[in-house]
Amino acid sequence: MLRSDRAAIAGGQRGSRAQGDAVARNDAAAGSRAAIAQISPRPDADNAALSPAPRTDLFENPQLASMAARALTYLNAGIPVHLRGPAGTGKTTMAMQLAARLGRPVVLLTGDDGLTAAHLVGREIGTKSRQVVDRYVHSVRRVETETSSMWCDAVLAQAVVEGLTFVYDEFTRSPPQANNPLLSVVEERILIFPAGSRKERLVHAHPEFRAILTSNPEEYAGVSRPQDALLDRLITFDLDDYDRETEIGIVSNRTGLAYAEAGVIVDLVRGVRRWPKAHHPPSMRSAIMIARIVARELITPSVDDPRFVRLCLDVLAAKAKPTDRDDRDRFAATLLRLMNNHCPAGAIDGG
Ligand SMILES: Nc1ncnc2c1ncn2[C@@H]1O[C@H](COP(=O)(O)OP(=O)(O)OP(=O)(O)O)[C@@H](O)[C@H]1O
Repeated sequence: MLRSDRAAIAGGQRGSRAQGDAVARNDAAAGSRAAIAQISPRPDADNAALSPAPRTDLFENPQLASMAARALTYLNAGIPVHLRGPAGTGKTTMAMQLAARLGRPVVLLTGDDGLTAAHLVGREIGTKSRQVVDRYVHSVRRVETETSSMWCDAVLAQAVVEGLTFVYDEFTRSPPQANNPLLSVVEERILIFPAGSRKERLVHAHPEFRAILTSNPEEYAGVSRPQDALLDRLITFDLDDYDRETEIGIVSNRTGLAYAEAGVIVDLVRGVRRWPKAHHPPSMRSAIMIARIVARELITPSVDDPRFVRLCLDVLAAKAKPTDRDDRDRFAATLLRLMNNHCPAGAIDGG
């Protein structure tokens, strides 16, 4: 193959700017004139890899440090790690922090019910045609057309080939069949491409390829049950049982609120979380939200500050998703009772 052919084809495969350019050559030896043109390729941007630096502004205590150290040990051994927990428990933060500490570029995918295996593995992005017009004999015109497909790797394939860290956030939002390519990757470290799609049908993962997955087992809409076969191949950490001190540390770290004030808010949110009728138990994110406004507006987190009571009702009342008026009133009364318990008058300002 001539160099100009190779250049045109390589450009086409990566969806580069060379697409659509016509490359002409004179083949003097054969006495023919050939034109090589690429027809109708669809430009496709490369999947951008991130290079996150480990964050130094995150809260860490022995519980979080131990979890992170164990997760890194397993990842370094090539075993994928799965962080599971309800919304707002810090799954994405920890996934990105682990990825940053692995020190490799990161590609990120967020699960979605519209995802297919192609979003992980790749897809055909067009066709490439090569036309040879032969006019060796003046009166005879021979045209040969050869068409082949062009392929573009998606995030999982890119990570497997280049040895990147693949972070798959909320992977259970994708239909199970979309996640099938992961099975052979996490077990045998082999990625299999659809037949006839790509030059190499089977790729062995680069030694530095790593995978970190997150999921929320409590999401009730648009979530698939993860396949047992996939779960079996991951080491799962449950992030739903942070102890009180860890939650207070994170809330205080995120908002700048003093430990004691953050403690009052965390206790209230944990109290509401345990309330059996809370259909959507408030997460640590609710505590961060309340604490952020308390810090910004200089509100006293106690039941004798009407602004605090109003703020807590606004942030937390909808979490119970009451079905009727009666329920809603009862929940407001429960919230006030919890506030009296956890945020009593004078608890903060030493009054
Ligand atoms: N170690 C930490 N130190 C400081 N802040 C943290 C820490 N872990 C989590 N957070 C904060 O807690 C909040 C929730 O974290 P995150 O978004 O990672 O949760 P999540 O479980 O991925 O939530 P969702 O499922 O809703 O996406 C964020 O504001 C995040 O910055």
